[in-house]
Amino acid sequence: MTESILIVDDEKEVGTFLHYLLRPRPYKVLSCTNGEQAEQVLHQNPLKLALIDIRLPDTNGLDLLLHIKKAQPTCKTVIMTGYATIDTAVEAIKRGADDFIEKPFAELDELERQLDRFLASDSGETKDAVIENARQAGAIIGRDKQTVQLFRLAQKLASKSVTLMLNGETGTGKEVLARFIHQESERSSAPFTAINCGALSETLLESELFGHVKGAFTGAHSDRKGLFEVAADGTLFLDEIAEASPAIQVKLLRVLETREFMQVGGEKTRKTRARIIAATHKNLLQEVQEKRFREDLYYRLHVIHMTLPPLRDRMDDLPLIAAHMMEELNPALSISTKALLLLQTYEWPGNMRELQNVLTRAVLSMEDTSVEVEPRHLQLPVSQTLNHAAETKEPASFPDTVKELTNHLLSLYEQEELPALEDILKISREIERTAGAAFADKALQKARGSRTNAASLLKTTPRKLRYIVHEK
Ligand SMILES: Nc1ncnc2c1ncn2[C@@H]1O[C@H](COP(=O)(O)OP(=O)(O)OP(=O)(O)O)[C@@H](O)[C@H]1O
Repeated sequence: MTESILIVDDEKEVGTFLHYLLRPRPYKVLSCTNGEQAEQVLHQNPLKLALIDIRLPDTNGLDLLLHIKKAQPTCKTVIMTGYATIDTAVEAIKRGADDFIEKPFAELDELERQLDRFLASDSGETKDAVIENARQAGAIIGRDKQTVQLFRLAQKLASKSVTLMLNGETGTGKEVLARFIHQESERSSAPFTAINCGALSETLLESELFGHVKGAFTGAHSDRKGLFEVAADGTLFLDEIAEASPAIQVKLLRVLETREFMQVGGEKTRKTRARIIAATHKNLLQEVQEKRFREDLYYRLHVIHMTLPPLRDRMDDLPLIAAHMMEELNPALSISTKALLLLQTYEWPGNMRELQNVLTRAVLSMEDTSVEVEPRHLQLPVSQTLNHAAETKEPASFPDTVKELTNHLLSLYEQEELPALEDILKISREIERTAGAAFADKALQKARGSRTNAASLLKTTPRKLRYIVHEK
């Protein structure tokens, strides 16, 4: 039986148009204007591709899509969306849709290319290709589900024109992800330009972004194009956007809304075609609440946002990531199991960047005769390793945590100069104090501040509890 392409859109013209466009392909094309008709078609025809409008008169496109996916898992499902519902389309991808296309359809050639891609690829291959391509862009991905999904989503968004917002702690790889998106987009042959909004003064940043005309300020000896103009066919990465001053934020909002801007000192309105990706390690919503960031700009940027997980939340991937980094640093060297174990007990506040730095330093400090990085080569701040293990909110089990801590303490034994026993005992007492205080705090929260009840929960006396809390 010939496979079919299903089009579901309450605007009849969309169905007719796509029908016309898809006619030369060797598929039966079926158009429906509501969910009920689509359900009937679904049960009578094997589907290769379903193109579904997000807003339907009798159901919502996302529900229909999930239904189709369940009934015919091999069918490619694509949401058709206008700008107003683009966040729902992205949500649809997170929940299993294969892609989305933007309405109104802008360029016919591009639309045909997209449709052919949907008809050609099979999803298994795409998944591996994403990981491989990410690696080429300098991102080691591993098996962490959240990260794999994030890069898959990023790849799908790469070909769209929408502005993207990347969140994540410092060093988690926001710029790496932005470069990957650029590499996967049709703009890849044009430059990727990054600018750190926190690193320049307001005047300099404004001139860098928007350009200036001759004589606009002291030192402006000639006209100069800004990055919004220079990066026209490429991608402009606005790093640390939370640091932009209120005046710059107003200008950025205008560019994002209208694509228009003016050079410093200029009078002519200019247009930009640059693809914009913004990033911050700050909690932007909190910045809005504390009136440091414009609410309208926040909402404009936040439509499609992606969050990179911190390294401590993907510790299972750490051995693989560390092995790849070592391969880049020196393929003749590797890491010992003990060293890996130590790396896995550390909190990694600086994330991937910090891991890279720690390994680079380790390799530099290795003796000529060593081929493996050992714990003695790793210079990690001891307090952060220990605190992490002692404060782990939900330890897998006590024996695991105790083993981890003991291993860590033993790893200190490998350092060139042995630590004094008194120092080791000091650390043990610190753990006792931290763990005791954490338990006391938890019990006090549960008992809503009543020391008597908290003490009874922990099977101790109120006096001892008070002592532990004050010891902290
Ligand atoms: N997935 C990854 N695989 C390998 N290396 C990575 C990965 N993510 C980040 N790195 C490395 O970590 C360092 C920091 O990455 P990047 O600059 O992208 O982080 P960031 O989140 O933009 O940091 P910041 O918030 O400080 O600007 C870079 O040297 C980068 O090569």
